[in-house]
Amino acid sequence: MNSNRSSRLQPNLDGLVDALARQGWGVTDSLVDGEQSARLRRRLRYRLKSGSFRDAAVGRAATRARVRAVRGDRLCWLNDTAARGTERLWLDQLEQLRLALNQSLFLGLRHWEGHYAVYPPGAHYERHVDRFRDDDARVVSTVLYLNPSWRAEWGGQLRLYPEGQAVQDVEPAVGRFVCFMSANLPHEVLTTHHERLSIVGWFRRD
Ligand SMILES: O=C(O)CCC(=O)C(=O)O
Ligand SMILES: [Fe+2]
Repeated sequence: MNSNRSSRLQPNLDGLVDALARQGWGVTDSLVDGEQSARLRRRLRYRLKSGSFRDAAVGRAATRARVRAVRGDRLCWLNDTAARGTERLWLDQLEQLRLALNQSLFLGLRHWEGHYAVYPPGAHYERHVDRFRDDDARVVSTVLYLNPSWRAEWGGQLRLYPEGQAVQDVEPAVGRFVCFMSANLPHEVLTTHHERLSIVGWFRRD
């Protein structure tokens, strides 16, 4: 069990770290296997059923209609101290990545915060950057996708707009992990035609 656990914590982080340094974003399918994705998906479903999800927010004064026009996801925050089992494993993997990023890129990342996200059919998240004007603590954004057998016709791609590079569309395929610099990489979630499941988060420097 222990060796299995530690081997799962040693994926090819170098490629991801290099990509982030070189182009400001990186994608890998080898961080999380099918079994772990399925376990995380079950946790998400359990939390959804138990009523732990809330509508996402945008600005403090935004009306519900305005929020829907900007982003249609519902979310449930992951609580570090309460995390057990598969959620604990996921947080441990993110911790390995945090250390690797700090070691290679000197980003000074202190911790990760994040939430499960569900986009119901018809939902999207319009183009934005993840760093708030009044809060610059978010440094690296992370997304892990949890839907099995995603189909291209369902839409729901993450569209990245890296400066000086071609626009990149990332399919939300199961177990796929994306990370990018929070401060300066505009991105959007294209309208999804199928319920879209993920864990979104940010490495912070505060
Ligand atoms: O789910 C995604 O692909 C990205 C979500 C996102 O941009 C966000 O929650 O800030
Ligand atoms: Fe975002």
